[in-house]
Amino acid sequence: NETITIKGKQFFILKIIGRGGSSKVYQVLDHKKQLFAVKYVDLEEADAQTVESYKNEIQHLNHLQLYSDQIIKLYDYEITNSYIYMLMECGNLDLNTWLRNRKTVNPLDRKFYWRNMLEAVHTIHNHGIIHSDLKPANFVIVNGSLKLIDFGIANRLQPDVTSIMKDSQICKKGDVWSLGCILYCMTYGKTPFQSITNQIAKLHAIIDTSHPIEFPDISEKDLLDVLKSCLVRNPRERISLKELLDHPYLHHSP
Ligand SMILES: CN1CCC(Oc2ccc(-c3[nH]nc4cccc(OCC5CCCCC5)c34)cc2)CC1
Repeated sequence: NETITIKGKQFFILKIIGRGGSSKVYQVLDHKKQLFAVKYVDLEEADAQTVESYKNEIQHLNHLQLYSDQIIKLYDYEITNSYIYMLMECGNLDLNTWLRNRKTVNPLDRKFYWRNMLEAVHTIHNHGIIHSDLKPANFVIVNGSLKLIDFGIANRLQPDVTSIMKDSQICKKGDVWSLGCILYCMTYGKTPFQSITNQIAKLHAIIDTSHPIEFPDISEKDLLDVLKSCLVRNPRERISLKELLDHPYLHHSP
């Protein structure tokens, strides 16, 4: 059976968890039979900007360990000119798979996972990181709570916006919209524009302020208010992450 050595420690590959362009994620065991996830990135074909983006992501992930339990644990990493190994905490299931496998979501699970997502994104925002590509696959269920597994920095397609120093308060609202879409999915079992199959028509609907998003009535009025406040098209009018953390939905029983 294949093994991986990181900083002189040997790990036994159990299975591959996922694969991307030049990256693979393995489920591994150490000599004490402790379970880990190892992310391997092949840097042979990577250009300097890509390598830099991975180093940037690792530095932030390493630093943010201290600030929140809702950020995946990074135990160690090894970077050479040809590869990166990241030794990380292993979850049971990513949120995307979890959502696909179930028709309805238990209101308590939904509220708990929402709290975890808000805390994780609040943590990266407080350190000047805007994910801008949040989706269920960025979260993993570890012992019943959600953890953010990446910050959307590595291999970002569009160049880093910090150089243009856009108004970060407005850009942070983009992550609030994404979180709102995830919560919408956990509430109604579909994303806000899923019923529009034509991609162009879907894009027009997303940006068209006169296209109303449907919010079928539900018993949890606080949840309905959170959804309507996140899915406001004008970022200036959209609720902030701070306000979401103080919202009655998180503090009042259903
Ligand atoms: C379809 N099947 C997949 C395996 C398993 O789900 C996961 C288990 C562990 C994990 C994970 N833990 N720590 C992780 C640390 C980094 C990355 C991680 O995943 C990356 C990528 C894997 C594919 C799905 C999106 C996330 C990590 C993640 C999915 C069961 C469902």
